[in-house]
Amino acid sequence: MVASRTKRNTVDDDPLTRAIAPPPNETEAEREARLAAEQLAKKRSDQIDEEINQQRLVEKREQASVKVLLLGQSESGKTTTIKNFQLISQPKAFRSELPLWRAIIQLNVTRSIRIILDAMSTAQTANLNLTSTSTTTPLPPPNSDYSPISRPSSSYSPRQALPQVPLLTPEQLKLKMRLSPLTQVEEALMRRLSPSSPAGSLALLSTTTSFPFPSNRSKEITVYSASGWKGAFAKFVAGMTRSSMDSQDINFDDPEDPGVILHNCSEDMVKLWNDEGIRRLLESQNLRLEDMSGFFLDSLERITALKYIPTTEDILRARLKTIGVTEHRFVLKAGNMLSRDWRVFDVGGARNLVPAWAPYFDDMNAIIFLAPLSCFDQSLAEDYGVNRLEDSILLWRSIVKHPLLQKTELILFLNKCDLLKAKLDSGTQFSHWVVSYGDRPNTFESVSGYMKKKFGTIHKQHSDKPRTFYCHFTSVTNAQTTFHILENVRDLIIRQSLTTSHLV
Ligand SMILES: Nc1nc2c(ncn2[C@@H]2O[C@H](COP(=O)(O)OP(=O)(O)OP(=O)(O)O)[C@@H](O)[C@H]2O)c(=O)[nH]1
Ligand SMILES: [Mg+2]
Repeated sequence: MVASRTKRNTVDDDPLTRAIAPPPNETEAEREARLAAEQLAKKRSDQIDEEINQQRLVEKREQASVKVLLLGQSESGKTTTIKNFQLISQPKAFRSELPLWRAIIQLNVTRSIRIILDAMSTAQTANLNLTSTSTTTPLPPPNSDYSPISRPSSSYSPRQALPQVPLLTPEQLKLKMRLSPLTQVEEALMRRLSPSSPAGSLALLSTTTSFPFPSNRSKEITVYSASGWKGAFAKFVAGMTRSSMDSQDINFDDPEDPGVILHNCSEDMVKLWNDEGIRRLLESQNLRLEDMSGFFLDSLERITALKYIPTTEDILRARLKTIGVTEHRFVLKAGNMLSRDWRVFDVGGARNLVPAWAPYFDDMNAIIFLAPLSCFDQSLAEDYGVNRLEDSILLWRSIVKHPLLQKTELILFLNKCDLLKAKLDSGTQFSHWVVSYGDRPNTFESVSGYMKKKFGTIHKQHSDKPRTFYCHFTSVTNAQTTFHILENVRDLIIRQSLTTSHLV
């Protein structure tokens, strides 16, 4: 009895051992083939184990990574903030995109010129209706109310005081004709920047801000996915061989380079932009190019130089609209702590997008909300009846009171302070647009303090529980000042993430 039980437990009787045992009477060739197959299977199995381990590591890193979401209306400065993050953590990668930004800046220039040429055409059309005696004619009325916040639109409307449309001089008409090839340059640049794959493509979008007339001239290029189009453009510039670039990849001698035509048109562009009559014409159509994103007309000679290479500031000032959500990864180190992976999400801003952003709210360590202060006298591109500052305030309120964000750190960037200061210094009255401002001084210190209080009050009133109000006055096109602010933000977010994970 005992003996038979012992026999059943021997290795030879084990069914698994029997199943994997070599067949009886195996030839030498069969043995070799079997061993080779077993080796291959083991290699494959080890590979799978390695992949699973890697996947676990990635998941662990993802969980340990710091997640930040940038929010704010269109043109508030979200993508520019991302560029600053890149400058801090990957300065080489930032510089490697020079050829790309050179093309975007050239596109920004051609867009500004096209807006002027279109304004001249509008004036020509308007003046065709002239009576034989008059020399000027009023513009057709705007098709939407440009309502200032807190003020009934009837009480103050800058359009009521619009000057008449001046007649174009023969010299201006000649300039217009000579600059017309720039429209083709713009199209060539668009083609150059648009990779063929639809998923990562740039597209024309009929939106803009800073002026109230929806028209052709407001077309703006848009990027759907940063990685896709950047890679495709890099391959184009670098002769389809590499996916990264640097300034040496700019072929200054390429006759097809739009830079050559821009250089040849430079003198005429400078003349056009400096022409007082043209400035009056733009004013008569309520066009303030200087307030528009991607404005480079004050640096035309430098930017149209044949060997032009963008500076850091140029890149920060370049405008490329975002659509959808783009994730950027950085490695940042705070003090003497270990480096952490950061996942920073940049979203395309537009009206009523909070529900579309909400799926990203869960799990964020912090939200950086950008509110541009300088836009107090502008209306939204997507709705000309809505004041941009008012929209920012409402957006801030809906973020502060959002149920999914009650435990998330909210960091407010009151942005475009440089433009706000310039606007107030040039005499634009804040109280004309924000009635509640009353007769306080029209100075940067007073206006910015007032707005900080307004945003702070909303933060206090609409948070479920008391939480700290983090607020910075920023000009994110200034890399130096933004560097220090982002360092501060980085330390705050790291501290907060350690606290919530109970590590401190
Ligand atoms: N002068 C100045 N310009 C700024 C500032 N912040 C952003 N800009 C410019 O404003 C324009 C719009 O900035 P973006 O960063 O593209 O804005 P965004 O929030 O990403 O806009 P969307 O992609 O449309 O959602 C760019 O041309 C920037 O250079 C600032 O503080 N000062
Ligand atoms: Mg953007």
